[in-house]
Amino acid sequence: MRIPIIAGNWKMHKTVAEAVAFVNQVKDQLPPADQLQTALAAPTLSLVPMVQAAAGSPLKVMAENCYYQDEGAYTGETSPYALYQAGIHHVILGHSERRNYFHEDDELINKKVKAALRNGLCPIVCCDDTMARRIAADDKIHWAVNRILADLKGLNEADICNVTVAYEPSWAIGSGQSADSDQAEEGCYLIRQTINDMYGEDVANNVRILYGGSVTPANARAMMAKSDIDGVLVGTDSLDPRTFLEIVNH
Ligand SMILES: O=C(CO)COP(=O)(O)O
Repeated sequence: MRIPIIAGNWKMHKTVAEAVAFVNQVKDQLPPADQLQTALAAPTLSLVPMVQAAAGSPLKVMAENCYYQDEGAYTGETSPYALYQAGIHHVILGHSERRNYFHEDDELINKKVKAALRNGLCPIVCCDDTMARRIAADDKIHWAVNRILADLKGLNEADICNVTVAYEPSWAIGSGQSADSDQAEEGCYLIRQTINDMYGEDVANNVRILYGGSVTPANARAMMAKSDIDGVLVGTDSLDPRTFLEIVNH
């Protein structure tokens, strides 16, 4: 049984004080984690105070990125080992903003995924899909499938069971133009088929696949109702506690 997830991705928003206030506002209004998991990814500076504020509640606190080495002379990077030791057990990797603005490629993301897993972190691996490719090639999410093959390369079966994948078409991110629920389902379905081809049916049936891109309280229910969509990764509409709770209570 795949437990659905609603995860916020705050990106580079909120001060530490704002982040802690948000957690305190929502933490007693969340469903039990065996029914619906709730998580927030936040800037590194806010993670430890958020974990402390969320203690005893179902809310999980996630990092938005980490490096692929556990420690060393890598100025400005965040260690996956240190994240785990600080009580942060989930990390988003390969977000399209990391790929586009910080030039992360599939090879680097694959190393980060392995480093996260080696340290006990569960990665949410994002793969995107550009409008240009949709229009030009009419191969809709072929691109995303290639991403998944490259980003998950070399993982064993035990590893892959700790991975969540997020299908996030670039054109839907921050644009207010969500994929419709059929397009989102098609993306998630094809990613599941790819995992099926790589690891077999049992594994594919256990891996959670999320949709992300302009998710709102108005479209969350339709997304979550699709059989291959196990949850949503929410940017803009996770920034306000009331809107986040509306999505959680879709
Ligand atoms: O990038 C996203 C989640 O990771 C989506 O952002 P928006 O919900 O703002 O489109």
